[in-house]
Amino acid sequence: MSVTSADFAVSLERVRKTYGGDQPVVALNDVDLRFVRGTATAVMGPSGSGKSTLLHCAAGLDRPDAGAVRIGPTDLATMSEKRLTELRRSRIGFVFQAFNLVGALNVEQNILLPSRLSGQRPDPAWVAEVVARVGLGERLRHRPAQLSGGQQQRVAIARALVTRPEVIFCDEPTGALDTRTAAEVLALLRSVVDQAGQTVVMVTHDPVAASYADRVVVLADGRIVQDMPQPGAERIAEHLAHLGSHQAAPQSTTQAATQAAPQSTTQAATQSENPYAAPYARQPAAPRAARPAARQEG
Ligand SMILES: Nc1ncnc2c1ncn2[C@@H]1O[C@H](COP(=O)(O)OP(=O)(O)OP(=O)(O)O)[C@@H](O)[C@H]1O
Repeated sequence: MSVTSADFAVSLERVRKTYGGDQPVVALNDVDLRFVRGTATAVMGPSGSGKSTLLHCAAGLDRPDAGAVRIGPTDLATMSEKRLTELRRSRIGFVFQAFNLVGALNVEQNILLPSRLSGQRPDPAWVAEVVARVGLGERLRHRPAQLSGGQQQRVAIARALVTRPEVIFCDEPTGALDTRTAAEVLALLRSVVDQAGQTVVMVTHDPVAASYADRVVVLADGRIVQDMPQPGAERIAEHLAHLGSHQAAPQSTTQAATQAAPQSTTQAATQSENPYAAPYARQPAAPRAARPAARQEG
């Protein structure tokens, strides 16, 4: 069966983004990329290859210098900032490494925040289903600081789901989690795709996290250099290693497993003080302390 433009949740056509200054950097170099509805795609590549810029342009957080970005059929270039903000709130979900929960609000209030911001009254049955799906029914009155990192990320995923967005963009969603918790969060994102038919686009440095996706796209110097259907963690790691000894080599999962301990809940809670409005502005690069170790393939 052939794929038509109606099957694309997000499309980038010849997208170019240059950061100015005396020595301009071409962060995205005429990138063509389409994300099919109901699939998960991992975006990988060395540090500085353009992953975050791609995510920000695709999600309407940043405007490209040239080319077109569409969410479904909607061309983002034609939209005013106000309409773009509305689109982000109603049609896009965000999940970030640092969770970006509002510390002063409890779990339920955090989950309902995007709907409140966009003036919608979410269907209570759907909210209950989302809460059950992420397994937070017992925690609705807790504040983020009273939750573990994995629980906080599940709140962020529930918050992203509640408006039934067309696409969920994730930036290193497991970067602050230990291996086991990361696996749970990835399984949850997988179920969001398999059971709810959502589209997930996830930037990650971790081949194991990427192996949960249906497709892995690799960037280098602002261009797509690999586009692989379901490659598996080992093949992903091989491709990344090949990307060039002259570039900062990505961590192997084995290295990662023996490195920095996962962030404590306290650290995570401190990060979570960011208002949910934060995703609407470009974020500074967050620390990438811990990566999940290799999942047993079988
Ligand atoms: N606001 C900015 N001003 C100037 N240059 C920028 C800006 N943001 C990104 N860049 C540059 O654009 C290029 C791509 O950056 P980007 O953050 O998209 O890479 P990345 O692959 O996400 O990197 P990392 O994995 O380290 O987060 C880099 O060379 C970076 O230095």
